[in-house]
Amino acid sequence: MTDLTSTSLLDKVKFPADLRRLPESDLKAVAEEVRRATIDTVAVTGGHLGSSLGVVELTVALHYVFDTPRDRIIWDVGHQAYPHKILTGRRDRIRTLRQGGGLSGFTKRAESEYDPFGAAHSSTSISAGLGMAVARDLLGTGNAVIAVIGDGSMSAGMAYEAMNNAGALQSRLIVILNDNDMSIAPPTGAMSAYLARLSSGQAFLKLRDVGKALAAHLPRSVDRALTRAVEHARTYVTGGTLFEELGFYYVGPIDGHNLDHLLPILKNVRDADPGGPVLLHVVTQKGKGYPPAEAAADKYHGVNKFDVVTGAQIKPKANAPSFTKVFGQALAKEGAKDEKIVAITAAMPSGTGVDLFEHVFPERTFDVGIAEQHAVTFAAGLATEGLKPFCAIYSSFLQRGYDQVMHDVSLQNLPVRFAIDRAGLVGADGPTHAGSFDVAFLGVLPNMVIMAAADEAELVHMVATAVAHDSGPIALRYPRGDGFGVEMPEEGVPLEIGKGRIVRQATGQGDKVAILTLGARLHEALTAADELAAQGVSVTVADARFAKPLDVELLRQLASSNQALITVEEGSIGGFGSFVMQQLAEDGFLDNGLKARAMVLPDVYLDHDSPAKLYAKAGLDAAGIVAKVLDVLGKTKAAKSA
Ligand SMILES: Cc1ncc(C[n+]2csc(CCOP(=O)(O)OP(=O)(O)O)c2C)c(N)n1
Ligand SMILES: CC(=O)[C@@H](O)[C@H](O)COP(=O)(O)O
Ligand SMILES: [Mg+2]
Repeated sequence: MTDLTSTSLLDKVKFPADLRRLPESDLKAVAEEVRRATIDTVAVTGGHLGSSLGVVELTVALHYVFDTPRDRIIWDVGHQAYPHKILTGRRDRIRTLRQGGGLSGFTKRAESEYDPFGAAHSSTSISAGLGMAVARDLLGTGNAVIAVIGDGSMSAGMAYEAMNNAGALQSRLIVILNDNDMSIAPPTGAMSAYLARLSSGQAFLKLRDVGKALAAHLPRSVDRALTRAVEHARTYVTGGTLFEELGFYYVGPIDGHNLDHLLPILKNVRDADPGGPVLLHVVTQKGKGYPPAEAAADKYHGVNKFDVVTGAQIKPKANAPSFTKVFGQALAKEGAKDEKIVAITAAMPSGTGVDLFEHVFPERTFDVGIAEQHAVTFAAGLATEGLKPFCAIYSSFLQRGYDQVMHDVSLQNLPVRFAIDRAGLVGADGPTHAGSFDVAFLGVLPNMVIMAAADEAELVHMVATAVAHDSGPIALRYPRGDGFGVEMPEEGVPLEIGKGRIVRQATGQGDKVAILTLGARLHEALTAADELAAQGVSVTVADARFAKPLDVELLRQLASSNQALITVEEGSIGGFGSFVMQQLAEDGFLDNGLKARAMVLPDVYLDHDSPAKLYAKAGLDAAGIVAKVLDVLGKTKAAKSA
């Protein structure tokens, strides 16, 4: 473990300007210290280690060659930006990474002027970079713009939309393709095969070749056809034909860990003006410089705290299986009974549990890469032919394919099953990854059925329900993390669509209140009911199970037999609670004195912290529910004075 108080080269570097004052001969040592600091940090914070280790040299070289923050560096996804943060004034806070009140685990504009663009959802960097490059040209500011994008992130359509536009505009934009031949899992798709050919077929370009190729590039004034002929000839040497065809000047592949190559080539790229965008293809190793990461199948993409010496991760004790694991196992079980079931993931096989299905049914499993839009419509195509596609996409990443859900699935009423993991607040990944909006954005779509699992047993039944529901689209949502340790069913039993359940019927005297939960807030509501009973409030707790269609009969039963009806959900405004309030209004209950409240996430982006702290902050834990009920009943003052 590095003693951060030791005098070192890194102690002389608070900002990139300090780095640029060092001789180039010091940079390899600086890189090693940055690598060490990154390892020591993530060992105590957990987080994205592998990708950060893979860009240590690239980060040092970029901040050395370019005049940051005037020159803009945009990190795609931003999960690899820990070295960047260490070198840009945040080394003193780096061990607050992903902790409540601490540094974000991704780049974030509000956090630093060295973060020109926020990230965390992949493949946005080229679009944002092009916007900054065009603004630079219109404003005449003259700075460089560099977008660093990984090979995995290159599988998303947005990257091509951006390159297509950049090639047409011929803006001076530098795209650095960080090719470590890894996504979260080994990459899939034709692009990764193409990149593998580029970087394996060629000896890394030496400075000479690059210098010659850049210098040989004919000036813009020369006839375009001739230039293209030269470029084509050149790319047979270097091979970047795809990128050249998109209007980029391709340079590479080069060794992304070799500062002797990186520095002169980045200077060349900085100073040359090939008359349009440049794509510099660097080859790196995810997990570089830390043997446990290098040896791991996932290259320590996302890790818990770990022992630096052994690399052994310190996993928090789980008293129940994760929702993800329960989903994957349930789907595999259903898949054994029904060969029409197929599974689709967008580069998140282990994160979604689809890998558990894949172990049994590899030929019925499809990892489409980071391509959620394609994943949804691909699933729609599968459904048109009678298959039963389970499209497993995290709630926040499903946002990327929303029009496809509406236009290709809901409108055509196709039986696509959406397995929505990371629904609700996720914790350390923060607001970019919070699954806050899926009930709201799916609930407004006709034909859509939406379920939310209260616990892991419910999830098993909801998977069976989704298999059985073949008349249109259906979504099942469940939170990140472990279940509640409830008794598990042998088999999943399909639920009646649109029917909720009363979990605890009030029996006591005193004020009568109904709490209707959607999803995993049920357990907090039961705890709150216990506490309220002690304060003379008799609470009926019901689990809606479905956000759409609503169980109107249950709603009417609860509304007519209680003074107040309160909904609780792990979602934003405009979701389940809104649907319920609209129904209660339509039924006249609100006109007739029913007290009704919808407890939802606040209409703000909550910064990262533990899920428990975030839900407490949102008032959606047992204490918050108790406070809300007492407030609605006008008992708050009494409770305080008691
Ligand atoms: C739209 C979207 N889908 C999925 C993810 C999850 N995700 C985060 S990083 C990553 C892999 C990125 O691979 P690559 O760009 O090659 O970066 P590397 O981790 O190899 O450095 C994925 C799939 C995401 N952040 N955004
Ligand atoms: C960087 C990224 O987007 C993913 O690695 C994400 O952090 C995974 O989230 P989980 O840890 O919830 O699987
Ligand atoms: Mg990669």
